[in-house]
Amino acid sequence: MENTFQLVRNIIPPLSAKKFKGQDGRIGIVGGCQEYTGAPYFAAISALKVGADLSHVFCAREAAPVIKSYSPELIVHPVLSGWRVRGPEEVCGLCVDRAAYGRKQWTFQAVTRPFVCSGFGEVSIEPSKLLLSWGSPRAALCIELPAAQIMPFSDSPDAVHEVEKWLPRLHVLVIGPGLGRDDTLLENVKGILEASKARGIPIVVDADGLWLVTQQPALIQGYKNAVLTPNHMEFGRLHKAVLGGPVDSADQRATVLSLSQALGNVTVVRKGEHDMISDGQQGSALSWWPHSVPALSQGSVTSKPSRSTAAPPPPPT
Ligand SMILES: NC(=O)C1=CN([C@@H]2O[C@H](COP(=O)(O)OP(=O)(O)OC[C@H]3O[C@@H](n4cnc5c(N)ncnc54)[C@H](O)[C@@H]3O)[C@@H](O)[C@H]2O)[C@@H](O)CC1
Ligand SMILES: Nc1ncnc2c1ncn2[C@@H]1O[C@H](COP(=O)(O)OP(=O)(O)OP(=O)(O)O)[C@@H](O)[C@H]1O
Repeated sequence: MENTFQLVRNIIPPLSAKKFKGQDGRIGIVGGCQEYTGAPYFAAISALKVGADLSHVFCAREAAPVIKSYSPELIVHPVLSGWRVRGPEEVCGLCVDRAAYGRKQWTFQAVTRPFVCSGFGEVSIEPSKLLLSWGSPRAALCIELPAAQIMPFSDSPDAVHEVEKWLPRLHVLVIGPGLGRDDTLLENVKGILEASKARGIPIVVDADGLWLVTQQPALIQGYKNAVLTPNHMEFGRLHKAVLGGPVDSADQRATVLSLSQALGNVTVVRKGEHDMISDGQQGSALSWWPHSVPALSQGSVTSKPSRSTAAPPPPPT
């Protein structure tokens, strides 16, 4: 137990009057959808609790208000999905494209009877109505479409770009907690993963991020700045996808070592009764948490300590 506390102490940076906010870790979490908001929250908040300074969550639009309400400490970007609008009967066609997300400005074209309007302006989407307004503040035109059907969609064309512009400011990205398995949304995440790799950013892949990697192991193959944190089921699926067979339960450590090697020395942290970690060179078994405390047994929580222990240190700020 004393060893466990010492291990945790070692990864928490000491406070110093010389440091400014951000130097001890700027973390990005890519996760959170309509169904799952807890997992990205735990990943983001546990990063702060073990010493990181800033935690950003990049999530689906519907998850953002929920995650924000859990903690004012988190910076939440609702960028992984958007809205599609079908107008009421008197509107023959309506097309709304986000032009500059941060300013809430959209380009749109509404073909209504008896007129056609198009422009660049403010679009406010409420549960039962869509409000379009444009023009100068003095002569603004506004149409309200109370019967518009507003549906969430996951093929946000801007998602990769929206996350990519934050990448230079982040030290590490955690991909997957509570993402869900929507194919189109995972396609966005694939783009984010590739953009992060191109910049050499350390990546921790967990939960549905592992689902994506299991479908396409080449995405992570040979990227040594990656740490995968599979639980029992996720490890089994990944093992089958990469090594083509079931896990040999007689020698668990060897399976972690060989999976890491087969992935080109990507670090694998296999979670379970004893967490096992390998970088393809060597493997070891660890017991992170006191086993009598199940509340701590959250893979999403493990994601952050994984960064500090297994991923390379953050670049100097
Ligand atoms: N609070 C949240 O927002 C959470 C969201 N999550 C999301 O929930 C969705 C489904 O995740 P699941 O974890 O159910 O994934 P899976 O659909 O892979 O199911 C895993 C199954 O394996 C079982 N299992 C786990 N450990 C096992 C062990 N050692 N031996 C035998 N069986 C074992 C579990 O009971 C579960 O039925 C994902 O989209 C994920 O992102 C989960 O990560 C849990 C937390
Ligand atoms: N059988 C077990 N006995 C004791 N501790 C365990 C056991 N299984 C898991 N743990 C602990 O829980 C941690 C998370 O593992 P778990 O299998 O719950 O991952 P997970 O499913 O990804 O978690 P979550 O879905 O909650 O994010 C492990 O790192 C380990 O510390």
